[in-house]
Amino acid sequence: MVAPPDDDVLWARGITYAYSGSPALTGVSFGVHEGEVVALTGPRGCGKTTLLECLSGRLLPDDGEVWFNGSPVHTLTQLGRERLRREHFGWIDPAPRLVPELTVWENVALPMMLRGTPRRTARTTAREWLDRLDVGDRERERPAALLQSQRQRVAIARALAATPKVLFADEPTAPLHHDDRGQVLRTLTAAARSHGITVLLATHDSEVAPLADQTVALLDGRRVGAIPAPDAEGRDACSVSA
Ligand SMILES: Nc1ncnc2c1ncn2[C@@H]1O[C@H](COP(=O)(O)OP(=O)(O)OP(=O)(O)O)[C@@H](O)[C@H]1O
Repeated sequence: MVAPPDDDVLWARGITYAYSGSPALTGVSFGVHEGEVVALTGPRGCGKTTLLECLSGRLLPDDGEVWFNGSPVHTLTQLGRERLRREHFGWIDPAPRLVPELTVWENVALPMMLRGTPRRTARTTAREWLDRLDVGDRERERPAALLQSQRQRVAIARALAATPKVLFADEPTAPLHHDDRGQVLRTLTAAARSHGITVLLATHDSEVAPLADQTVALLDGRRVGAIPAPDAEGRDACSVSA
């Protein structure tokens, strides 16, 4: 095992994964600096979700290495990977998964309270994030009373409010109307930047590339190159090694 570069918060080397013998990823490598926004792009079925799952410890790669903050993830036990996800990682699904019995603000506050944040503080933080995602006025309602697009905004608020070290977002704007997507993506990436949250964002959305520090493109489970975004606001390009 070769240790990753010191300044990479997340580092993947030669990630290979197959579902029942059918290859989904083959030898994918890249590194991500702390606080960067990385867009994972490619056509349907190219392996974006599988890559996010391998990087976040949800799946164990068949081959290759994943490192987080200089420590190997791929050698952790299932319990160790669950703890890592709970304490340091966030996840946004293409469709919102909220707890139906809880109100909107309770859904957002829950991960914070599970980590020991007092209820009152968690509620205040939840409200702030719901306001940022333009669903603050629905905070006392239950998810069933909201539109699917509003529920997705709540799910995004929940992921950001917990200020994870790394946020994995799988098609986070999928349930939104086209007109809303750009605004939610800008809110998500700006909020992540202001809180130093590293974001890996799988998407078909062409609006993501200009908001990302780096685009990593996949085709049939392999990397086909990365398109560095124009350096904006003094940001450095993401380090990527094939
Ligand atoms: N649970 C599974 N069982 C079997 N094959 C799977 C499973 N999940 C994904 N695959 C296959 O693995 C390949 C990569 O799928 P993956 O979902 O990672 O791609 P994707 O780029 O995220 O696609 P999409 O844009 O449609 O979400 C595809 O061929 C897919 O059919």
